[in-house]
Amino acid sequence: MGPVRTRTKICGIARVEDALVAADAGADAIGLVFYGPSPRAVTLEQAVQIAEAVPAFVTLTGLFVNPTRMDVEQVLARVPLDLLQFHGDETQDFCGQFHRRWIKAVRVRGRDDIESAFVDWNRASGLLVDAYDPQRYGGTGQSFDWSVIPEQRPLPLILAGGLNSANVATAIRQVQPWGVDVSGGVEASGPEGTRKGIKDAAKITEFLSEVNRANQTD
Ligand SMILES: O=C(O)c1ccccc1NCC(=O)[C@H](O)[C@H](O)COP(=O)(O)O
Repeated sequence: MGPVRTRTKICGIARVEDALVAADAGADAIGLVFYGPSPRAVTLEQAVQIAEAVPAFVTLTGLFVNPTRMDVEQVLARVPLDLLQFHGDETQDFCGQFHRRWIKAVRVRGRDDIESAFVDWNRASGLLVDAYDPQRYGGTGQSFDWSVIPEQRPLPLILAGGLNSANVATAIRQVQPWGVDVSGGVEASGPEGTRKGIKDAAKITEFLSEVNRANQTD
């Protein structure tokens, strides 16, 4: 039996209007990418504007990939993040030094990756499981074999990777995660796939409606 309600995070937000759509549609959290190489990376100025616009009770999350301590501190000095999300090869001590709750993202090749992550990251506030891509740390739009996810979970499990409104209800019924995380699946369409960092309001609303539907039909 999973949580009574699946928590939701809309990730890779880069515009105030997308943050407000996500909040109005009921998202529990939004994610800002502080990783320069990402096409969804935000500047500090963008992040400050989004943070000022986000209403209470929506968890403002900052994503990092192998940052230095100063990188994170410089963001926190300007942007009031509620939660940190680490995607790289950081250590637990590194992640825990900022006086913020934090979660760890792991790229999953098989069940062992998740089971060892529950041990290695036992001080995290949650474990985000995402598709494995050797070249990219996250935001790939790819899903993975959910059947490798163990039922025993010492930490809240957040399912990510290739979710969209067509598959999220199935994912919730099958995996019973604490939360779900989406980025590419709610982005606007463009000539070469999705427009990274530009969300589609209708896709966000549909995604969150599907989560609600799955929760009601459990
Ligand atoms: O979005 C990025 O470009 C990114 C780059 C480096 C690390 C993490 C990144 N994003 C993380 C996420 O957006 C999500 O947590 C997750 O990977 C889901 O993405 P998607 O498969 O596109 O739904």
